[in-house]
Amino acid sequence: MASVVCSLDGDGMVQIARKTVTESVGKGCQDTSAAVVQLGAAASAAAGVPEVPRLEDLLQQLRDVFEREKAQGITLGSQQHQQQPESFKRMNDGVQGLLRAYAASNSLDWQKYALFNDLHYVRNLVEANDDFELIVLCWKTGQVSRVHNHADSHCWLAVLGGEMREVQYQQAPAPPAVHGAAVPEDAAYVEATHSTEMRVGDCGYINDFLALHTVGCYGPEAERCRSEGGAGPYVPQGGVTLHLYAPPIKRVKIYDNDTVTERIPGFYSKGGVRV
Ligand SMILES: N[C@@H](CS(=O)O)C(=O)O
Ligand SMILES: [Fe+2]
Repeated sequence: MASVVCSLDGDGMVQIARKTVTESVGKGCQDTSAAVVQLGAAASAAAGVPEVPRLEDLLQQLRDVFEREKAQGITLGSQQHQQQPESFKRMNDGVQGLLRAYAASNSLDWQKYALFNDLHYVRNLVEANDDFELIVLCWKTGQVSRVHNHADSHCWLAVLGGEMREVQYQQAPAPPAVHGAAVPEDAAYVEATHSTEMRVGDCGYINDFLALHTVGCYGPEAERCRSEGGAGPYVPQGGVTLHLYAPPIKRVKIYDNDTVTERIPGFYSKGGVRV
């Protein structure tokens, strides 16, 4: 992305110089990160914030969150009335705290799972069990998911690298032009309700009762802001997000061109190995 960013300068020499600075700033951040993490860990422990220095720690602590709820005989699920509100609050606080802490830990062990594709964003499975699946999604700049639901699963997402945007949608009535005409059986209309810019360490939650959404990594502008002082590891290719779905998603609805279709989501890699 550095060359796209720097083409705004209109000067080849400046482009090369800026690229070098960008890369060395990114590297410098990583060189000092161990000290930052140590200081951060001491402060976090004192403040009661979980310490999640490695992906393996994240997985273990996530499993613990789910086990604690199940041990109380609680049914987990995102549909209204499916899970007691107090249980959801505990789980949501726990999961968001862990995802934020991991994303802020400067750990780069997720990079093993960060496979990209030129044509579309890809889903890289870290772990799936009966309760949840943890997936690293990789987005080249310009790649955006279509409007979709989450199949009655809880969906948490945290940004590990780059800058992302989530746009939420609600189902909408048929537009006036369609009134009077026969509406196709698979017709579905949506309208955007709000948009959130997400940076490294930000974490969000969505389920079908709340909204539909798209997520995307947009344009060079986001990368320019990041490379000029934004936080997080340098992700020259776009963005990386970490998603937790509970239970694992089997089938989603895609809302595209005023129609809805169902799709079984697949994986581009599992355990860091291309499938
Ligand atoms: N839910 C999407 C990614 S995102 O756009 O939230 C997926 O799992 O493919
Ligand atoms: Fe999604």
